[in-house]
Amino acid sequence: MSTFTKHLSLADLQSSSNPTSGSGTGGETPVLRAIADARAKDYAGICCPLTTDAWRTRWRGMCLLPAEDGHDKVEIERRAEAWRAAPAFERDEVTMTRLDEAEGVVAVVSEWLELDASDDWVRHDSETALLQELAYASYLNVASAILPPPKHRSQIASYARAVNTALHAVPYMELSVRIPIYDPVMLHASSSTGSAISAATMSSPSVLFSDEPSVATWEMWDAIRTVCEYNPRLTLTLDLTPPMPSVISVLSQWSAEPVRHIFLPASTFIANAKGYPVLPKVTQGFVRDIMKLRPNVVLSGTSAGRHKSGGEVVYSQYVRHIEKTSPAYKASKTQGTVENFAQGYQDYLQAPLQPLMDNLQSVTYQTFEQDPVKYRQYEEAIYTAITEWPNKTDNMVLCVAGAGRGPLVERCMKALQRANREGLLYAVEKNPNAYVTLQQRVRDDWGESVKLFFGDMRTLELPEKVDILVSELLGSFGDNELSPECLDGAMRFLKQDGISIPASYTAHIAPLSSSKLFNETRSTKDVKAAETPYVVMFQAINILSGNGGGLSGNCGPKVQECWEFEHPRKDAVLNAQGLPPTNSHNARSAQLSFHIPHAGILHGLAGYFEAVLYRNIGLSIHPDRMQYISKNMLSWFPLLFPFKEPLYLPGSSELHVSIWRLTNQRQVWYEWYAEAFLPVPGSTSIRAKAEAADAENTRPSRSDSRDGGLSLVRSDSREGWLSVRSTPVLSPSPMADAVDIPPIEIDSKAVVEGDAAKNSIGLIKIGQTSLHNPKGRSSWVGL
Ligand SMILES: C[S@@+](CC[C@H](N)C(=O)[O-])C[C@H]1O[C@@H](n2cnc3c(N)ncnc32)[C@H](O)[C@@H]1O
Repeated sequence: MSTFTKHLSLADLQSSSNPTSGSGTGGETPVLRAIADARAKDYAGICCPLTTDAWRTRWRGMCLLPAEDGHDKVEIERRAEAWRAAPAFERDEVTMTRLDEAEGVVAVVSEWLELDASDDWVRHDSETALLQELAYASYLNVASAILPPPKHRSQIASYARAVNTALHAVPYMELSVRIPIYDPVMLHASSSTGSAISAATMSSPSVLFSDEPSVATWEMWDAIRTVCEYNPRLTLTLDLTPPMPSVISVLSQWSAEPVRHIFLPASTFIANAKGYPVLPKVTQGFVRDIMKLRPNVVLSGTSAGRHKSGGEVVYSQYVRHIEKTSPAYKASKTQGTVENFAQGYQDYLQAPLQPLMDNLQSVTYQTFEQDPVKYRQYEEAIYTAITEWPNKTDNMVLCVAGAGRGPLVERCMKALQRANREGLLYAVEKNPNAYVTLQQRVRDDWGESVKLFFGDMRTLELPEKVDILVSELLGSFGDNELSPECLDGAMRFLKQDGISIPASYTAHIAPLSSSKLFNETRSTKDVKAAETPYVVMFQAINILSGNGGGLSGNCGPKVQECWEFEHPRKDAVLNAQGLPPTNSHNARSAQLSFHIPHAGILHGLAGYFEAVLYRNIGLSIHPDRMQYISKNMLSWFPLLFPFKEPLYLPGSSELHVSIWRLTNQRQVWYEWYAEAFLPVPGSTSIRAKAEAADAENTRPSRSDSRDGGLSLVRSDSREGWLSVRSTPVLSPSPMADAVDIPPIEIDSKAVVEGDAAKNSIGLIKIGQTSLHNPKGRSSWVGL
C-alpha cells in the first residue's frame, strides 16, 4: 500500500508551536508535535518547509539588488559576497534543528528559489542557497527533499544542471522534483508569473516548446533527468493541483517515471452530494492507476475545513479506498492471479532460463507446476486431438518431449482416460536429475503405461513413431528457449500425419518506456547487461505505441507480430537421420512500424508470445489477448529487449523497429535496432522515395512471406478487413477466430486517411539507436 504524509505550511507549523493550540499531542518542538499529531491521524509523517520566512527575507535582501546605485547597494553586495563565501543559516531561518525531528519529515526546499530564472545572478544565488539547504538537510539525515518546480521552459537546462550539481553535492539524499502533472496553457509569459529578478535584467518571456500541452511538463521532467543522467536518487513529486485534461490516456507517460510523491491538495477534491470530499473522475482514474507505483501521497490543506462533511481523516481514507479499487491492487489480493502469485517480482530483471544448456532445479519445476492454467490448456488440447484422431481402434502412442518432473505426462494420461482411449506414453528428458524423479513416478504412480527415455530429443531414438508429440519448451518470446531447434530434432518421432502440441507460436513486440528498467539494465555499466533480453513482470512502464496507421498510414497495431514457427515444418529439408542439415531455416527477421501518439522516451521493446496448442486452444501473454486465451496463466512474464541509449519520440512520430533472430551451428541470438521518423505533410523524404521504390520491387522474403506483402488488418467490425501494405500486423489466428476476442481497435479512419495522404507525407528521420547485440556479442542461447 502507499503511504500518506501530511503537508504543513509555515503557518501550520507556527500554530503547532503553541502546545495548547490545535490537536497537538505532546512533543518538545513544533515539528515533533506536528509529527505526533499527524501519526495520530494515521499519516506516516509530515512534509514541511525546511526554511522560514526569515531566510527568505535575508536572501532577498542580499541577492535581489535595488535598481539605483548607492551606498546601500555596495553594502548589500558586500553582505552577499560574505554569504557566497561561507553560506550558513541563522537559527531562526530553519524549521528544525534535531535528528529526531528530521526523521519523520519530507523536507520542502525553499519554494521561492529560482533555479531557472533568466537573470544570471538570481540563478547563481538560488543554486548557492539550494546547496546550502541540502547540505543542512543532509546534516540532519533528511531522507527525501522536494525541490521547487521549474517554471521557465527556456531555462530548463540551467535548472537541470543545478539539480545535477546538487545530486553530486549530497551523497545519499533523494531529491524529488516537483512537477505539475499537466499544463493546460502552452505559452507562458514569465513576466506574468511574478518571478524574482534582479534589477539588472528583466526576464524574457519563456515558452513551453511542446505543441502538446499534455506533455509539456513531462518534457521538462525528461530534460532534467536526462541532464542528471537518470540518477537513481532523482525522483518526481507529481503535483495534482492543476486541472486535469479531459482524456486520461495522455497522462500515461507518468506511469513509466520514478514517481516518489503525489502532491494532492484539498482544493483538488470536490464535494459529493453529502458534502464529503471526492476526486473528479479523471483525477480518480489517474490516482487509481498511478497507485501501482506505491507513491507517498502528500495531502495538503486537509485541516482547513474546505469540505463540510467528514473532517480531516476522510481525505486519506478516500484515497486509500481509491487505491483498493484499482485493478492492480485487487488482482494482487486475488488468489490465482499473476499479480498475487508474483508479488515482489515487479520490474525485477531475470535472466531467461536456458533449459537446453542448463539443468533446471527441482524448485524451478515446482514453481512451473503451480500454474493451473497452462496444464489445463495442455490437457484440453491433448484431449481434443485424441478425440479427433481418425483411427478409433488402435492404441494411441503419445510422447512428451522434455517431460521435466512429469506434469504433462500426467495430463496425457488424464486426457486418454477422459477420451476413453487406451494408449502408451513415451517421456523423453535430458536433465539427469529430473530423470530420477520421473523414474520414481513410474514406480509409484504410472507403472507400465509410461516408458522413459533419458537423453536429448535431437539425437535420441524411440522404438516407434508416435501419434501426438507434446512439448513445452517455450520462452517468453516463444522461440527464445530454443523450442524450434529442439522440436526440429523431435519431429523424427512423429508419424507422417502426427500432431505436434504446440502446433505453432508467434513472437510479438511493442516499444516501451521505463526509467526504472532503463536504470536497472545499466546499473553495472557493462555493455553486456544493456544488450541482454530479460524476463520481467512489468509495472512502472508505458507502452508508447498506439493502435492506428499513423499519419503515413503504414503503422500496425500497438503490439505487433514479429514471426512464427510451425510444427511439423511444412517445407523441411532433412538429412538421412531426419535432421535439418543447418539451422538457417530458424533465422527470422521483422521490420515493424509503430505509431507513437504522444511524446515519450523509448527505453526498450516489450516481448510477448502466443502459442496455438491445438485448434483454438492456446497460451498467450499478449497484453490485449491473454485474458481471452489463457487468463491468469502464471508461467511466463514478458521479455524486455533493452536499448542502451534512450531515444526521444515526439508525439505523432513513427518508430521503425528491426529485430532479427540469428543463428550459427552453436548459438541463437537476437539483434535489435530502431529508427524514429517524423511524418511531415507535403514532403517526400529520401526514405519515403526509397520505400516507394522498394514497394515496386517487393519480393516475399524467405523468412516470412508476409513481409512486404499484403497483410490483413482487422477493422473495428469483425467482418470488416482493410487491406493495407504494411509490416505484419494482426494476423488471423485459429484462436482469435474461435475465441471471442474483441477486435483490436485499429483507428480505421486514421488508416484510410493516412492511406489517402500517404503520397504527400514524407518521413523525416530524427533519430536512431545503435545496433544491439551484434553477432550475439553480449547475449546468446547455446544449442
Ligand atoms: C520448460 S521445461 C517443461 C517441463 C514440463 N514438461 C512441464 O511442463 O512442467 C522443459 C523441459 O524440457 C527439457 N529439455 C529441454 N531441451 C531438451 C532436449 N533437447 N531434449 C530433452 N529434454 C529437453 C528440460 O530439461 C526441461 O525439463
